[in-house]
Amino acid sequence: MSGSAFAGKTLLITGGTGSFGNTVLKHFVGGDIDEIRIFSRDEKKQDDMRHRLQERCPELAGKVRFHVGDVRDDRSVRDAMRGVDYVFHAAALKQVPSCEFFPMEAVRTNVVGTDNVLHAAIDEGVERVVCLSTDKAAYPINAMGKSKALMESIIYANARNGAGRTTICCTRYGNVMCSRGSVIPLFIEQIREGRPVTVTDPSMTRFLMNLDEAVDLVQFAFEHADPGDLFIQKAPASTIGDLAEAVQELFGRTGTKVIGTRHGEKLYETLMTREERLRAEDMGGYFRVRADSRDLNYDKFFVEGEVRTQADEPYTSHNTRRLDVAGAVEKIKTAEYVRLALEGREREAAQ
Ligand SMILES: O=c1ccn([C@@H]2O[C@H](COP(=O)(O)OP(=O)(O)O[C@H]3O[C@H](CO)[C@@H](O)[C@H](O)[C@H]3O)[C@@H](O)[C@H]2O)c(=O)[nH]1
Repeated sequence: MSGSAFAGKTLLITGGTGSFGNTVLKHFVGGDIDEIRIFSRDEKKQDDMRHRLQERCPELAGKVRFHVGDVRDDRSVRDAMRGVDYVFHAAALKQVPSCEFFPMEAVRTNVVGTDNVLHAAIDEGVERVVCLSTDKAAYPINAMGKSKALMESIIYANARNGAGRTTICCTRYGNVMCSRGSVIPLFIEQIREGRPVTVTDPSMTRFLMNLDEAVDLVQFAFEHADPGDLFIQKAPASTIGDLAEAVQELFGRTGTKVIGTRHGEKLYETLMTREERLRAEDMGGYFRVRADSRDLNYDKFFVEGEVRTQADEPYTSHNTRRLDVAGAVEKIKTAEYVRLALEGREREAAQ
């Protein structure tokens, strides 16, 4: 009997104690994978994760190993990389407002950290590395997005400049509903406390995806990637006004208070730029944007025909499929956190 691509393999997840790492664990730990290695800074979160695992599936807990370290620290990354076959690189600073106040912290984790992870993976002969990026890296206006855009450049340069046997690719996400520090859990908490929900700008739009879809995107990239590919999931979007309505429809009405845009926020997000869209391949539920594999001698590549630089439209949360309030209700109910919260059990969610 042949197993999956993960049979007998070791997977390292950087930033592994976050919502993404917990969801990967849920998807993979029961399968034929040999070891899942969780790499992160926070020993307390690792300890909590270890205890949850021992409670829920003691027979599988031995498959999960924990490494305390920081992607900023090359040595700790190299120590954790030994014997690894695959890497999901999720470690990041990702809060827009805090990165705006501390941009060098974003550079250290998102840029230098990614460089450390990729070089360690290449040196160790890791087979595949899937990196997680964000829509905020496309036409970036804030420090978080700019640092992630630079991270993407480092990914493509490493993939292009010869990563040996290592295939490096990238995925770009919209907003992952109910990830740590995001707006839906905040709205729920405000409603529970009887306070109005705080809306920045009701007409802002965001792509919405749940954590299982985030893991599916990474798995799709893992299965289909050629070096330097970028994968994007087609996703619906909602206005924040409608999202606030949808959360209140499920959890009760406490009113809405408009607080205005925070530092570094955009009215809408772009998952694929005009320039990328010109090169994109439609793969059903996903787009693949192939790396530009030319070298710097451009004139030798141009043979004939029209020179086009960009598609007519980027792919944005303003022009993708728009959910109305009812659609947003259905969508947010697909998030485990929301389902648990409806039963008053949100503390049990894999946050
Ligand atoms: O009190 C609040 C806080 C936020 N928002 C709005 O809600 C939306 C979503 O906000 P939030 O959940 O904080 O997400 P973003 O700031 O859009 O960034 C998220 O989405 C990114 C991907 O796009 C991730 O990388 C980030 O980690 C994640 O915080 C935005 O339009 C905010 O303006 C409000 O209306 N009221």
